[in-house]
Amino acid sequence: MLSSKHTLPGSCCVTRAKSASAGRTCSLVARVATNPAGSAATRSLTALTESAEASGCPFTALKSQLTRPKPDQVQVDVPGPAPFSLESLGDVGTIFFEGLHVAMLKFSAKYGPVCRFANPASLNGATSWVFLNSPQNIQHVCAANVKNYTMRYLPDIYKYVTHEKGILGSQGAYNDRHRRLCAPPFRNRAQLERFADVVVQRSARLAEIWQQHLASSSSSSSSSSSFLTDVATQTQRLTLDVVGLTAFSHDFKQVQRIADDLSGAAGDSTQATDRLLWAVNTFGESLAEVFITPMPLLRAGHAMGLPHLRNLDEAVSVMRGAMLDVIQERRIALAAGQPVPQDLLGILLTAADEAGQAMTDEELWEDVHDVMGAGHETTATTTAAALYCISAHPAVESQLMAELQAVLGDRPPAYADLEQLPYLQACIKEVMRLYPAIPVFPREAAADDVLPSGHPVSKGDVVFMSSYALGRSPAIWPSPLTFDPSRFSPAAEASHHRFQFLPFGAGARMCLGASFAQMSVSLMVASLLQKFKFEPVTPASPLIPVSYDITMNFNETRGLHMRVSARNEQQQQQQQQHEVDRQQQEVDLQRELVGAAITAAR
Ligand code: HEM
Repeated sequence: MLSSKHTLPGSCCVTRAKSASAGRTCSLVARVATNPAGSAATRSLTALTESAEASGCPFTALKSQLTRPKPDQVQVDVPGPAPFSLESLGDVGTIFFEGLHVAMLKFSAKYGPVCRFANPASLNGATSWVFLNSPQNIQHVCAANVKNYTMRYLPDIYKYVTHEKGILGSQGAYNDRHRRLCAPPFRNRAQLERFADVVVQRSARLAEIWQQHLASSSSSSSSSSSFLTDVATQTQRLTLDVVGLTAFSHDFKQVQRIADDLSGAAGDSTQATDRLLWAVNTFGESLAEVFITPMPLLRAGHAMGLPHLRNLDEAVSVMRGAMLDVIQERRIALAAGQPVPQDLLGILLTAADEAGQAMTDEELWEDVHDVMGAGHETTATTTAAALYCISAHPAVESQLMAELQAVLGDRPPAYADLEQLPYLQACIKEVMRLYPAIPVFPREAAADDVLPSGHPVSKGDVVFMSSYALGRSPAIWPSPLTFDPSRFSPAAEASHHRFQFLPFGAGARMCLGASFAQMSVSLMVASLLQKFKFEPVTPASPLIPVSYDITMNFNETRGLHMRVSARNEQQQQQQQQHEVDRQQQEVDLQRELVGAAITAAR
């Protein structure tokens, strides 16, 4: 079976150039542009969405249309290895063994910001693969000529798993309609404020469990009260609960299980700790193993009961069972005329198509699964990576803690606080620059085209863009591997190209939950840092060795292990230590003075 840790999954987007939303996007962009010092919230929570939504802005589109080369104007040969050459074998090996995201970074160093690989076998339908790593060309694909690139490249595995339904696995009008149905709850300010409360409350529950664990471990041992844990598993449980509660008003009760994780009754993120967590993790891992396997082989593998496909089928059936129960409960409540929440599930259940036909359970399940799948793991790994990076850089941590203390004091954060927390937003963006949860977003070219660099793209080419390669490119970021949130200070950001930082993708299939995700990660990180101190243990390097199945994971280090202690207690301990050190220095000084006096007297 053909695996690829590389290949992108899904990507999404909400930005068709519908005139109404285009106008809104434009006015928002204009507001930020004319008010660079303006609301940090406006900048932080909407800037990414806006930049990628530039496809919806008629002025941006017009400008780019006017300035881009016409097909008959410029034609530059696209660099890349010759088909069947030793070089192409080596390059394809890099993709398979190191992942497409790493390969794209290497290709941009080797061939420049555009390169093409012929796909003589037309594997999974693509005529050639074109790799882009320049903001200007990406702007062309995701904004100026977005109409030519509305289709996500979807290998056959999507047909196998989703039957071309859902948001991630569908194309064209079906995708358009389901994006329009699913996006609003994650973008509307009033909804986001409500969701923020859920994020903060569930984070507080997690904090309570950790505090209880600290209290019980300090009473049972004389050693200092801290514990070692895989923070990534805990944030995954937290975000599963958050997505369940916000999108479906359903409590998966994952945070409750953290007490088991801590007492050793459950394992780490790489083990089957319980069915739902097992299913969501196995789904991503198994899907990646067969990601570019063509349909005939998938069917044969299924018939032969190949382990990856068996696991994949089982994971789907566990998740499907859990969600169909939730859907069924809601249908019964609706039929009985009971009051039901107006959440995503409510919107989907009452939606009807042009013929007045409601969605089938199958259609509902696919949408719900995509939101749950695309929404929880990405947010969880980003949160865990943020806690790790901030804690591994004491100067960053001090500056952030000072900001949190100044704005929040000891109270929990809320949605409205985010605009007062620019350094927190900068830290989260810096984490996503180095560790984008989804590293690659591909599109299929509907017609021949020419990029701003003069390189041609042919109909049927698959154009790959990578937030990972962009984020680590030395041509774009000085010292790209250094964690430095000041890159995202409002002043520094003003000089960025709008398409150089794209953790949520861009264009026609951009992430549906970008604002929701940024808000959730920020609030979870702030809530946990206020109460706890994290000391990174594994890995022991400032750079996290991440890998990707469908989204980012920490399998190489079997999770992100950190020592957690209560921040107040930690602060007290540090203050006590400072006091001891100060007293010791005084004693040493006295001794020195007495010694000097004795010497002088002699
Ligand atoms: C830190 C968190 C997240 C990151 C980094 C992230 C990133 C991405 C990226 C890169 C894509 C592909 C974009 C493209 O092709 O241009 C995507 C697609 C998608 N995301 Fe997110 N995402 C996150 C959280 C969420 C959340 C919270 C939700 C839902 C509430 C969500 C829902 C989706 C959906 C449904 C798609 C597929 C859209 C389509 O194919 O049309 N994501 N995401």
